[in-house]
Amino acid sequence: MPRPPSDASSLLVMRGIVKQFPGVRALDGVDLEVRAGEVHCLLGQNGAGKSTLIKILSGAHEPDEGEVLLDGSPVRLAPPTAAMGQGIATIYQELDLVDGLSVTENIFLGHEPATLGFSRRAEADRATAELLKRLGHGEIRPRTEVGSLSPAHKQIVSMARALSHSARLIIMDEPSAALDHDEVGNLFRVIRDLTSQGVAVIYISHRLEEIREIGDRVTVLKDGRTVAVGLAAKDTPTSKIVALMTGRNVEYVFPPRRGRGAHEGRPEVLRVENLTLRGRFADVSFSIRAGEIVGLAGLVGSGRSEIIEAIYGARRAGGRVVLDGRTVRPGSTTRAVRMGMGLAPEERKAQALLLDHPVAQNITLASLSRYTRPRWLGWLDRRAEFAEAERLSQALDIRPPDPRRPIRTLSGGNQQKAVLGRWLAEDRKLLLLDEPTRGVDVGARAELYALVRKLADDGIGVLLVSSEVPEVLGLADRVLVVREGRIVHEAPAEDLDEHRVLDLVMVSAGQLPGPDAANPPTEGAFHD
Ligand SMILES: Nc1ncnc2c1ncn2[C@@H]1O[C@H](COP(=O)(O)OP(=O)(O)OP(=O)(O)O)[C@@H](O)[C@H]1O
Repeated sequence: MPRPPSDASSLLVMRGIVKQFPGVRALDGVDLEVRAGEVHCLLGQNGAGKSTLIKILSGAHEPDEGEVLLDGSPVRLAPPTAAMGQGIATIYQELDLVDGLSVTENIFLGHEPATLGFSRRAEADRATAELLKRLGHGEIRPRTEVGSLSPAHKQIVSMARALSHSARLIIMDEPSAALDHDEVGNLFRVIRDLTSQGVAVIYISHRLEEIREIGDRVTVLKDGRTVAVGLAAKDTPTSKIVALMTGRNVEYVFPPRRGRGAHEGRPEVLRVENLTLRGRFADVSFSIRAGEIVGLAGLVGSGRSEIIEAIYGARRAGGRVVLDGRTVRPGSTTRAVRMGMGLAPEERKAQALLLDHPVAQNITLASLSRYTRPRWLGWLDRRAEFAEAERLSQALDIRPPDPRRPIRTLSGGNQQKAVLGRWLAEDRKLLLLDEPTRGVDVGARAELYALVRKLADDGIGVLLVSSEVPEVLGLADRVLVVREGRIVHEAPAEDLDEHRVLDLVMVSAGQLPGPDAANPPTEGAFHD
C-alpha cells in the first residue's frame, strides 16, 4: 500500500499501525493522513478495524507498532487525557455520557474547575448554553439530566463536550446513526462550520450516500489494512468504494417483494386497535398479515419506537394488541415472547446483549427451549444449540467467525447481527425490528434484508422501524407514516418515494396527543 504523503498541510499522519488482540490482529499496518480543515471519511466493513484505529487516536489503546505524527512531530496519545491535551476529541457511537448528571456536568466533567478556571456553576452553565447554541440547539437546558434527553440531543451534548476541549481533530463514530433527516442536516452544518475554522473531522459512517455529501477524502480499511488512502470523496463512484470495502461487487439491492395484494386473504398475525399512550401516541390502529413486512416511518421522537415497545408489552398502553387471534396482555414482555413475538431493540447493548457471554449463547438466548431434550427434563443439548448458532452466524457473516468468543470483543456491527440472529433462531409469528441495520455495513445489510424477506416468505409478519427512509421503502410491503404519535398516512411502499415520506413526517407546530385527544386513553393507560 502506498505510504501517505506527509505534506505540510497534514495535521495527522499515522504510519504502519499494528494492534493485536488475543487471537485477532485488529490492525495490521494501517496508514492514515488527515489534513486540517477537511472531513476525512474512514470506511470499512464491520470488524475492519475502524473503532480500534480511533481508540488509538483517542488514547484508549496503545498501538503495538507504528508511529503517529501531529503537525509533523511524533506524539504519544495514550492515556486519553494525553490525546485530549493534543486537541483530539472523540464522539463515540455508544455515547459515553453519564445519564444521572446534568448537561453541564457532562460537558465539563474532568476539566472543571482547574483547567478552565470555572469556579462557579453559573459560569459553567453559561458556557454550556453558548456551546449548545453554537451547535444550533439552544433549546437544550444546561441543568437538564442527560438521561432524559433524546438520542439526538445526547449526541449534541457529546459534540459540545468535544468543542469545550478546543479540539483541532474531532473523530465522529457513526454520528448520524441515531439521527433522522433534518437532524443530519444540522449535524452537517455544524461540521462545515468546524472545518471552516480549520478543525479536521474524521467521519465514520455506514451510510455511503453521506460520504459524498459531507466528505472531502476517503480512506478505506479492510481486514485491518488500508486498501485506499485519501481518495477524493466526490469523484469516487460508490461502487468502487463498496468494492474496496468488501473485495467484491455488492449490489445494494432489496430482495423482490411478492407484489401488490399478495397478502390479501392471508391470516392476520397482528392487529393493533386504538393503541394509546398518553403524551406519546394515540389511536394507533393497523394490522399485519402473514408474510407481510410493514414499515413505520417517522422522525425520531414521533412515537415509532414507543409503538413497537407497547406492542411488545414493554410499555403499558391502552387499546388492544391481538397476536394470531389472541389478545396480548399489556405490560408483559415475557408473555409477548411466549406468544410468538421477537424484538430486536434499538439500543442493543443496554437492552439485548449478555456482553461477557459467547456469541453463540447470545444468539440462542430466546430459543433455549428448542434445544432442551427431553423438554420436561430441561436438559440442554449444547451441541444442537451450538450448531444452530454457528449456522446463523455464518448466514449473517458474523466476524470473526467464532461463536465461542465473548460478544464484547466483537465490533459493534457484528454485535447487532447477533441480536438479529437471536430472533431468526426462533419460530416467531411476528418480528419487531427497531433500526435493524444501525451500524451494519453495506455487505451485511444486503444479507440481512434477504434474511428478513425470507422469514416473511416463510409466513411471519414483520414490523420495521428505521430512520433510513430508503430502507423502509425498499424492504417493506406497506408503509405507515407516523407523525406526532399518530398514523397520518398508509400506502404500499411502491406508491411512495423518499420526498413524499419526508413531506409527510415533517412536524408541524402541533401538540403530542394528550388525554383529551379524539380517543381518550383506555383503562390501564400508562401515565408518566
Ligand atoms: N477488546 C477486544 N478484544 C478482542 N478483539 C477485539 C477487541 N476489540 C476489537 N476486537 C476485534 O478487532 C477487529 C476490529 O474491530 P473494530 O471494532 O475495530 O471494527 P470496526 O471496523 O469498528 O467495525 P464496526 O463497523 O462493526 O464498528 C474485530 O475482529 C474485533 O472482533
